Amino acid sequence: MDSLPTNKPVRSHIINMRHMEPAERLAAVCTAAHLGQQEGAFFSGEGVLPLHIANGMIENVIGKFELPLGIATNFIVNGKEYLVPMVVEEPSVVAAASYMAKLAAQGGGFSARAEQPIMRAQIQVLGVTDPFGAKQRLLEHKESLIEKANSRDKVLIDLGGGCKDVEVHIFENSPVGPMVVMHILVDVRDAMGANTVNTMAEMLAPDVERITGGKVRLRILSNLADLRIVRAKVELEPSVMDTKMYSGADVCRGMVEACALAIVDPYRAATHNKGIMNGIDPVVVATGNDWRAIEAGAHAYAARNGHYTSLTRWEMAANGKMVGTIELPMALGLVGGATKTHPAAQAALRLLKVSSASELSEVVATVGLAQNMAAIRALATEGIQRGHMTLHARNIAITAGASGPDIDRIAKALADSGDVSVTHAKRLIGKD
Ligand SMILES: CC(C)(COP(=O)([O-])OP(=O)([O-])OC[C@H]1O[C@@H](n2cnc3c(N)ncnc32)[C@H](O)[C@@H]1OP(=O)([O-])[O-])[C@@H](O)C(=O)NCCC(=O)NCCSC(=O)C[C@@](C)(O)CC(=O)[O-]
Ligand SMILES: NC(=O)C1=CN([C@@H]2O[C@H](COP(=O)(O)OP(=O)(O)OC[C@H]3O[C@@H](n4cnc5c(N)ncnc54)[C@H](OP(=O)(O)O)[C@@H]3O)[C@@H](O)[C@H]2O)C=CC1
Repeated sequence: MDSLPTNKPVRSHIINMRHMEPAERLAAVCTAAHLGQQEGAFFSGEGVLPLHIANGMIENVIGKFELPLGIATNFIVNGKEYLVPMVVEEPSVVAAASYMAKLAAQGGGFSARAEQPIMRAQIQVLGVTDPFGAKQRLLEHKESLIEKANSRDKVLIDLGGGCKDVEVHIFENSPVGPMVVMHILVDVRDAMGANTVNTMAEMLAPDVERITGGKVRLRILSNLADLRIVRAKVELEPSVMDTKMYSGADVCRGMVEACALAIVDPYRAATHNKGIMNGIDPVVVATGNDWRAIEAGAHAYAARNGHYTSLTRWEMAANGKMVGTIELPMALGLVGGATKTHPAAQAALRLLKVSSASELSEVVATVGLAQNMAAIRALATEGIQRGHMTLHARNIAITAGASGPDIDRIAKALADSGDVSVTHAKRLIGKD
């Protein structure tokens, strides 16, 4: 791989990007991000993931499954510009993120901050006759437990990470009787951290049994990474949201009202949060991270107070600006898992030019916020179908049998007619 300076600023706005051919776009992205030819080849070349590497990643491999990789433009987070790689099968997601980032850039972009990368692992202890006594004994042994947890992963300790604390939770009335659950809180630095904390939890189990007098059963991380929270924010003058049909003030009011429904109603919150994950998952996938872990953490966090609710808030501030915020756990790595083994994931990280897992989390949360902004802006005004179906029309044209230049021609005719359906597309192609 080319050795690349990560400190050269990226230009996140690429003029006319949407009208380019994929090869032209790739060249423009590489120029804007100062990536070499070899790096670019990891995004588009044949055999980007060689079969022998794929075969080393999971079991019973017979091939590879490809998805489109698009680049969201215009992102500014904490004053730094980013071109954001997104791997996703759904149309309008990349366009929507790019559009909202473009609007946000008028006010200086987004701000974001990740907390320390602390993960939890749980050690479940059963058969303890005195759970409260056991809790106290475990806490009395806190220092030696932490020391033992940190005795193995020298690399992590040298990086400033490692086990930092111990918590003990008691469930007096579980279906199988009283239960003591010890948590270890581990700073995993630039790893997602699952394997790291699982190893520590398994190592501590015999000590926990000796101290509590109980039987250890599960030893595994929690995906509710509630100490590894990331927050992102955007503040906008309402006039930024002006459209041909609606005043910015009206759009903002509609967005605040749309968010209010997601706050109070789990039926709406599920869809609202799905829209947020439309932005988050594609970046998580592109960087080789574990999107199931991110999904599990996000939804568990959304339900943490016993009521499933929105991961974002949209409000009007006293100064007249609209303020959008997002808060959720974000267990991402720059090392570990597939981040280092998948060549395209490595290239994606180099395109992003993030220097820590925390910085990656800040960008990913921001894309989630931007995606939510796009969805509720559309929903609160003209509705989702015009923008979404116009872009989905190319999929429909392909499904109906169009190929080559016919795809765009049929897609445009579908979008212009307002009837974006396979039946209509087949009629236009002359197949019906
Ligand atoms: C789709 C848009 C952006 C069109 O919006 P528009 O007003 O037609 O866009 P435009 O033609 O004026 O372009 C504005 C900017 O959008 C971007 N853009 C626009 N088109 C493209 C394109 N072809 N390729 C690349 N970028 C594109 C691009 O940045 C462009 O700036 P420019 O390049 O001109 O300087 C808008 O209608 C939108 O944001 N809609 C929302 C779409 C959305 O949320 N999609 C997610 C899928 S739906 C879903 O699954 C979730 C949901 C909705 O259920 C969640 C929920 O309920 O909360
Ligand atoms: N419930 C879940 O979410 C579960 C997820 N997983 C999977 O676990 C994987 C992620 O585990 P993870 O622990 O991140 O991966 P790894 O074990 O692959 O990597 C972590 C290790 O990398 C080394 N390392 C090198 N540089 C750094 C650095 N800068 N910061 C931190 N560590 C560094 C550390 O030690 P050293 O060099 O000594 O190895 C560390 O222990 C994913 O594939 C995920 O899918 C697994 C089980 C459950």
